[in-house]
Amino acid sequence: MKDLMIDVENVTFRYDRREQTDALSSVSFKAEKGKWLSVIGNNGAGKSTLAALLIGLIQPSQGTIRINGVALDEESKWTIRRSAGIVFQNPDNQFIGATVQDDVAFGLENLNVPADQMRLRVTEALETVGMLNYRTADPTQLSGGQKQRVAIAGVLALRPDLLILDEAFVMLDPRSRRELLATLKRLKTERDLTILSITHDMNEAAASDRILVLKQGHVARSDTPAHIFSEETELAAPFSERLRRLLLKKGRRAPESYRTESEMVQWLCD
Ligand SMILES: Nc1ncnc2c1ncn2[C@@H]1O[C@H](COP(=O)(O)OP(=O)(O)OP(=O)(O)O)[C@@H](O)[C@H]1O
Repeated sequence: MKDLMIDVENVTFRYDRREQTDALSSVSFKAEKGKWLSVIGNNGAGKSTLAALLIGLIQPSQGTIRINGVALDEESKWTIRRSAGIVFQNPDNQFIGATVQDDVAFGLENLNVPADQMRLRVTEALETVGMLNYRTADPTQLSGGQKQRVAIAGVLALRPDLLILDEAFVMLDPRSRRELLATLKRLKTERDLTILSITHDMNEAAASDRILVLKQGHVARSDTPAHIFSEETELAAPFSERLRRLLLKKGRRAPESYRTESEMVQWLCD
């Protein structure tokens, strides 16, 4: 088995002791280095709670979390955060700099990265998310999708080993979303970057390496997209699976099992 980037064992978390139910209950899963893991589940399933736990913003009531082999605790979280970045759904809460480039540079200043290295990394990160032309703009004046891209650049500039995205693409238009997903996939391979992406977008989940399905604070399933989408009929299926089911329903020829979008195109062309 490849090295693990995330190893979560029996994690339970409750926001308030007075509450009756746990936000997460006995959650266990692993993510290998250099893989893309999507976390899906209905509203309130515990996805954002899981993201907050993984970065040490909150501490589990029970269980252990290991990031890159290091047990996460009050002390180690600061070291872990040097190599693990998180982007939240609402980028407004994440801006600190007066210009886009200042904002992206902020995390690097905290890490004492030399000035010339810093300029290089800021340029590279802004280019990656397609926002280099806005480097001197005021971040508060950007559109929602542009703000999300700058927030992603801020984390990419830190060159993390682990990137956690909590609905970080929701404000992007479909084309920007596709482009950014493709770019991150490339970085995943080039830098052995591990990505954990919380998403409601089934097409995005379908393109990841593995999917974790959370249901009311429990892990309902952890498997490949192929297994999950061909077996879990309750889930909103990605486009390629909906098309496959529709063809079967109409009595047309269709693949016997789930195909990704590109595999479906290939199948239709053959
Ligand atoms: N700050 C908080 N204080 C108390 N309870 C909370 C808090 N944040 C979340 N919860 C509760 O914890 C549970 C899990 O919430 P969480 O936000 O992790 O779900 P989610 O899967 O991210 O949902 P969504 O898809 O709506 O973002 C829910 O029952 C929610 O009401």
